[in-house]
Amino acid sequence: MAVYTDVSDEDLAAFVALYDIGDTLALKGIAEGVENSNFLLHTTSGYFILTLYEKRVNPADLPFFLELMRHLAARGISCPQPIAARSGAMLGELAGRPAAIISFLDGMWVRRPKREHCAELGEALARFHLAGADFAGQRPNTLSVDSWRPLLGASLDQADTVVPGLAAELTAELDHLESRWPTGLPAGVIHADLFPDNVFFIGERLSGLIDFYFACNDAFAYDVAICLNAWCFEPDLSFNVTKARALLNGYRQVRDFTDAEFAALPLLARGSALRFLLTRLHDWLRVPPGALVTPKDPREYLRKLRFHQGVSTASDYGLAP
Ligand SMILES: Nc1ncnc2c1ncn2[C@@H]1O[C@H](COP(=O)(O)OP(=O)(O)OP(=O)(O)O)[C@@H](O)[C@H]1O
Ligand SMILES: N[C@@H](CCO)C(=O)O
Repeated sequence: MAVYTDVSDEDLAAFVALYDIGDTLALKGIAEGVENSNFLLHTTSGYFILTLYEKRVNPADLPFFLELMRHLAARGISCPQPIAARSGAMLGELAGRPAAIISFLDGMWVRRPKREHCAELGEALARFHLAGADFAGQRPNTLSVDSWRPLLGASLDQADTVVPGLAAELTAELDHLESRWPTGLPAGVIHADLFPDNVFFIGERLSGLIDFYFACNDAFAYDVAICLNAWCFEPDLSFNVTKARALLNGYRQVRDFTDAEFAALPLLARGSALRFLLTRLHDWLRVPPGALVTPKDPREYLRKLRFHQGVSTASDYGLAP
């Protein structure tokens, strides 16, 4: 359960009083997520999500994320909306953290995505990429290839306690990726964390996207690679080609996927696997005392990384250009 910061009743009442959302009836910590503290806020006006932004969020980036949510909704992408306080501010401070109230999005995330979900996801991802085209905000991907060596460095001396030989294996992988990382691919605003728990469905229909707190400017195909990793592996960590095809075909119904993007997919999938492996490893080794959080297992992403190391072209995934 991701609640790193507790909120006192007095502080909550003072915070909610800044908004036109009625009086608080209940506040419940949300039993999901690892990055920020999230609460379900029930007031006399309805349900909202209260988020306190934690360790990995740079407060200077928050206007980018919140403005992006507004921009996307204005272009027909279903996503939560920041609620402005009476002052007009979308951001405040609560319990010493930057904090925001956003609208509640109906739907559930799918624990075992099927081919149909992957197809819907591919379409929604492409729509998201197109909708971001005229977004004025800019934010570099602070978790791309340049950040991976320092991130690994912070866990290098303990990595072998998680998997023997991991420090050397990841150092070699990083050498490989740093010298080959593709540049010049079609780029724009990407979500960068579109895992199943950030995509809501009502039945088999996708009802909306959440959690834009890693969104940034980067290659669109990197976002596709993140989704291939997050959606197209089975619980036994075998790669499901049918789901991957459905995802890519769904995407291509909305936005062209160039030959260069197709050719770069295996490398981008390796990089994406390493990125999530490294953040998971970092957090696995540093669970804050007292935090209510279940850290995610870095070994899952080591298995995915090793799978991609055995792939040389996207056709080896069973995908066609
Ligand atoms: N706007 C919303 N409407 C409904 N539920 C929400 C909303 N935002 C968040 N949630 C719920 O809170 C959970 C955690 O939210 P979120 O994914 O934003 O947290 P996080 O800590 O950033 O997680 P992650 O580990 O995915 O980065 C979601 O899985 C969902 O159940
Ligand atoms: N989606 C990420 C956690 C949120 O950053 C992961 O599964 O590692």
